[in-house]
Amino acid sequence: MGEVDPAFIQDPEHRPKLSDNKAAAAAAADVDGIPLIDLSPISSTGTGDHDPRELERLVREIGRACEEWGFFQVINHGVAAETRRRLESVARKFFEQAAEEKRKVRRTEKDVLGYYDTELTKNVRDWKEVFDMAVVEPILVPSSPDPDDHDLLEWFNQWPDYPPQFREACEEYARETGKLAMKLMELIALSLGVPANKFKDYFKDQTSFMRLNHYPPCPFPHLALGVGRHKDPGCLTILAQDDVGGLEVRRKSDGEWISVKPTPDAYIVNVADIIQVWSNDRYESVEHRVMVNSEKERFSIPFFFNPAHYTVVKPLDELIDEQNPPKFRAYSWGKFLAHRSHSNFKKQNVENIQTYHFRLQ
Ligand SMILES: O=C(O)CCC(=O)C(=O)O
Ligand SMILES: [Fe+2]
Repeated sequence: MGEVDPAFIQDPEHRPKLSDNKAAAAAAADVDGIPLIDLSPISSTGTGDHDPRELERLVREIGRACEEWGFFQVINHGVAAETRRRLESVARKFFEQAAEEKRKVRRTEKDVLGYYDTELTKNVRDWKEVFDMAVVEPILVPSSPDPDDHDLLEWFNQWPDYPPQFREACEEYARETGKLAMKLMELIALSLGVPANKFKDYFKDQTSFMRLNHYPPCPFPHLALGVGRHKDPGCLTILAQDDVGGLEVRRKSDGEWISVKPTPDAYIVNVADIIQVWSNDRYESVEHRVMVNSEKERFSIPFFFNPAHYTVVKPLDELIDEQNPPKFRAYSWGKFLAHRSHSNFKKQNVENIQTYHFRLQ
């Protein structure tokens, strides 16, 4: 390989710590990781019809994981292993193609969904290529961040010709994972002491999207990241990672980066910024990042569960009183998205819009 492209180089304080000592790596992998939660009490029936004590236990477990980590893994989640396998297989075939084939469905300023390999996180390029798609088509979003502009845009999917099963595999996976996301929102609502269906209406015209990530082997894994440190801005993220590993989560108790050990067929779930605001900081959206590997490629599939564009995000009234004043001012999710999408195509001198900009104290 020739010169390292400086666009990919992280500032020294954000570079990953690579351990070339195998024993140290093994010890790190043994560290107590994010909680593993068994969803079998609800996976076949929804939260309506099952042993109430088991549900109560599950709700407590979810609440504790959200409070202590902001991240957990779920097993027995009700998404068929075959559905996931089919999507993983088409993703692999799609990314194996020559760049010019993939660029036929590339994202543009007008068609913001599709393929691209130039994402910046905090102004540094990520070592990855991705394919984005709407979970429910089209995604409706304000056409500009201007609060007085009420025009809307429709974001449609772009589907590649190859592999031929691509679209079907994506749509099937999106349907299944969408059901899981809704169930998790019900459990999270219960854990906050509000009715299970509290959040349901926000997702009627959801702006959720799904991403296929491919992290190719990287010749300078000590300098670059697959995804730089960030928080997810939406409600909830449900992630499928393969068996390579690389995702790291910032542990709340001490700020250490903890790697998330791949667990076959499990999903990794994280609280994103909107839940932090709804819960008025009871549950925090936690920073995470992805390390790259000099030998192995890695695939992952995040499902970003996001509300309708007209959602006004603010702390839940039920959680606010004199002792607990609101910690965020209300903001429009649609305008937030429009802001992000406007700045997506350029390297900027200023920080992109962030949820913490709406913090009151
Ligand atoms: O690939 C991963 O493990 C995580 C990706 C991620 O955090 C993201 O796309 O927001
Ligand atoms: Fe993320």
